[in-house]
Amino acid sequence: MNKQKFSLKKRIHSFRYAIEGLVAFFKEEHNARIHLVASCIVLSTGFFLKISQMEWIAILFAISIVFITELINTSIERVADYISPEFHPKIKLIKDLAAGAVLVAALFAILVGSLVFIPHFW
Ligand SMILES: Nc1ncnc2c1ncn2[C@@H]1O[C@H](COP(=O)(O)OP(=O)(O)OP(=O)(O)O)[C@@H](O)[C@H]1O
Repeated sequence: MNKQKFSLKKRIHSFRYAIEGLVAFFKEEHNARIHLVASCIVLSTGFFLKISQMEWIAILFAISIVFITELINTSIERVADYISPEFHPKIKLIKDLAAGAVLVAALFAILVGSLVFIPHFW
């Protein structure tokens, strides 16, 4: 357990570091920009079709889960590259597992998007 006294200043710094992480993510990662563009298209479609509150919850959950897995995947890739810049079969498995998480999230998002939007076009 962390026995340090609560410090509001430290909490604000932690928040700032998290924002710096997000800025680096969108600046440096091509996948992040692809997710951002896809999210903007999905959000605009949601507004255009006037989807319900429950549909918004499903869409926002799907978008968030894709960004969260991509952020964790990027973080794992960076650690892996730092530890082992050369090819290593264990690093391959670690990176492939992390990429698998993003794939599951993306498939989930496609499923949610289809379930929400397709009925609006009927
Ligand atoms: N050091 C390594 N050792 C073994 N295999 C690796 C290594 N680096 C990458 N790989 C393999 O190449 C794949 C792609 O790795 P990379 O880090 O380029 O991911 P990416 O998703 O293409 O990243 P980016 O975010 O740069 O597009 C990994 O999933 C893994 O199979």
